[in-house]
Amino acid sequence: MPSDATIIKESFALIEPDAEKATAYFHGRLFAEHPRLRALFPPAMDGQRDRLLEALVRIVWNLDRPEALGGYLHRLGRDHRRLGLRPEHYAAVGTALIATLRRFGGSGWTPRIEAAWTSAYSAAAAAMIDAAEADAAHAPPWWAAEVVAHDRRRHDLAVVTVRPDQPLTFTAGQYVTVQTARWPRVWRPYSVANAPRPDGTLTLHVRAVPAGWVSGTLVRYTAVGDTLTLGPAQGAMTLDPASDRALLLIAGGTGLAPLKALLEQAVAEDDERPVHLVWSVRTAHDLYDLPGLRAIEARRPGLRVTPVISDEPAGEGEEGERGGVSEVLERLGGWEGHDAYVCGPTPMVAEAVGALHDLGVPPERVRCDEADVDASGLGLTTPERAIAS
Ligand SMILES: NC(=O)C1=CN([C@@H]2O[C@H](COP(=O)(O)OP(=O)(O)OC[C@H]3O[C@@H](n4cnc5c(N)ncnc54)[C@H](O)[C@@H]3O)[C@@H](O)[C@H]2O)C=CC1
Repeated sequence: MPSDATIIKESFALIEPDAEKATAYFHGRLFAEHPRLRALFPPAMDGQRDRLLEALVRIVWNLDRPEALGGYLHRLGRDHRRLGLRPEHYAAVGTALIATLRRFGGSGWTPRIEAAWTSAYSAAAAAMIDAAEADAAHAPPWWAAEVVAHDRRRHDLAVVTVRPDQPLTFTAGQYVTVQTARWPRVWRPYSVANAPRPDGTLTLHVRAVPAGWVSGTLVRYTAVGDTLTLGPAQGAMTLDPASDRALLLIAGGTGLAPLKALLEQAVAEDDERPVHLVWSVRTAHDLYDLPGLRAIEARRPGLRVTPVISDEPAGEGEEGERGGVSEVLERLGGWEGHDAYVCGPTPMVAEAVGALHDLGVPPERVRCDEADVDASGLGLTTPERAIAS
């Protein structure tokens, strides 16, 4: 007899061809039955639908990997607290979800399949509710954070420092979600660009992307004294405590943020391993944080910062490398013994990861920002891995 996990995976294939319609139906049904739930979602639902699907796919494919699934559900449950999600909301979502699956499962849908889904959803919801309750014992659902510095480094880029009203625990390399008063319920993730500081402040690197609600607000309409709302720290791109291998940090644009945090942590730990930051930007004008990086480099032996300009020919007296990230990594060479961390635009990350593989760095020593850590949880959260909008 097939297991529930097998039944769910096979029956999910019935819905997948109509996935877009199914997720629209799900949200329509959920909000029709529970109008108050609409208030938990952002005004524009674009993108929200894909997130529901992504979360579902991830849950379905991990059903027979309890450890991975448990960790994922734990993170979702904890993260949902910032949205004000309560246990009864999970029940409402479950009812709408099963109704949707039944409707789009067509003639292949059976009571046995429905029972398998119902039980899997109940278990997943219970895990998320438990995680939220456990988290509530020691952390607030969100943090009000005052902007204490706003440094507009370029017309479209700001380095923003905030002080949360209560301690917000994080590890270098993690990110937080951010909501501005201008766009209630629209949350975007930004990496913390520093290792934990004694004064508890967090610095974010924000590029205003075209039509970016949150990023545009943070860059253009935010000033010292304003209050932002932050969600809990998330993400697994943190230093491996068991490793003392040399570090290679490869950043693209504002993807520098989490790698600067790792760099600061390596410096703070006072270990002597070599650290090489390769920071790729389009033009020399984009090197918005180079003076700060050079200052750290001057203080820490064994730390090297190499700026890379990808879209401009070398100008007179300009420092750094020229070219795409893969050719520069190849030219610099000698990465076999390193732990590598990569962050930046997705295609750049893919290119760098491919280059590291070709240059003999084992895949288990290459970490990039996980596209999935916060994910979305049944469409009820709003983070985007695009980090920027
Ligand atoms: N601000 C933050 O906290 C974080 C940002 N990120 C991500 O980092 C990225 C930074 O964006 P920008 O600063 O606008 O970077 P950008 O567009 O200026 O590019 C940075 C570098 O990546 C290279 N690149 C871009 N597209 C490429 C492609 N298709 N193939 C190969 N190389 C490519 C560029 O040539 C340049 O050298 C965004 O995708 C953002 O989501 C990631 C984590 C944290």
